[in-house]
Amino acid sequence: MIELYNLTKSYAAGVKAVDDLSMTVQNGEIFGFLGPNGAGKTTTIKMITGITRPDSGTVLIDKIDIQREPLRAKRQFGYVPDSPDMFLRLKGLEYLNFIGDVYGVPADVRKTRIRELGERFEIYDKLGDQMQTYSHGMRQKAVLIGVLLHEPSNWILDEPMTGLDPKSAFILKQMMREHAQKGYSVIFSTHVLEVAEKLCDRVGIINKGKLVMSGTYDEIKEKSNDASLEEFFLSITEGGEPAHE
Ligand SMILES: Nc1ncnc2c1ncn2[C@@H]1O[C@H](COP(=O)(O)OP(=O)(O)OP(=O)(O)O)[C@@H](O)[C@H]1O
Repeated sequence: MIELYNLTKSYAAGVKAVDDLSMTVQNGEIFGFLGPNGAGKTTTIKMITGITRPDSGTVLIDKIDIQREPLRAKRQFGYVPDSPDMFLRLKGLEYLNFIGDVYGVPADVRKTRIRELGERFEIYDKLGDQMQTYSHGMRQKAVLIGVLLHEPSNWILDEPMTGLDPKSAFILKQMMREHAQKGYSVIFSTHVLEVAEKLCDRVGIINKGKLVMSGTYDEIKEKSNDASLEEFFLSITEGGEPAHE
């Protein structure tokens, strides 16, 4: 479970990238975090993960405060950033072993999981290559496998579908569903409203740093006189265009 209370962050004086944002991602649910470009999604996600310090507000991951007990809190989640371009000089397998070491995943468990996940994402036979030779989607898959290695209870994914081919995106969506069904939580940001509509138990819509709506798709339909998520999104984000990936 991920709880956000009154999160606020300004990069420049007087301009709030995130403004008094409170929301909860419950256990057992997939939560879609939507908003137009520059709305504050990545800033919020970086505050959840402890990368960016909020000016005020609190984040609890499984009831652990990310600012007070960052190491304990960080064990409770796996995070896929919006850009998977890191550790590019390492080979895929070296990267995964490094992540396995950081999280203390035993060697035999690690080997099995790398094989299972590598085969599921069809990248296993490329893990001996340097990551700088990978395409964006392959880097995305390597980072995803790294995140899933220590089986975190909360998944935090910033635009995870970007760059994945349809089959890999399908597999990831299946895995997100399986994870939520086990009683764990998933939050992911996306611009693709169709994905959010089909996959999420609840969505939150952020605009200009403020959470303007959160609820199930049925609740949204009720509030918007049966409008589609796209129509509703456009109406409450003042015509901001949802991007198509
Ligand atoms: N490091 C930074 N320094 C200054 N301003 C920043 C920084 N990062 C983000 N911002 C600003 O904060 C606001 C929110 O940006 P953020 O990246 O959180 O939006 P987003 O919803 O993730 O956007 P996108 O959908 O385009 O990825 C924007 O106005 C952006 O210009």
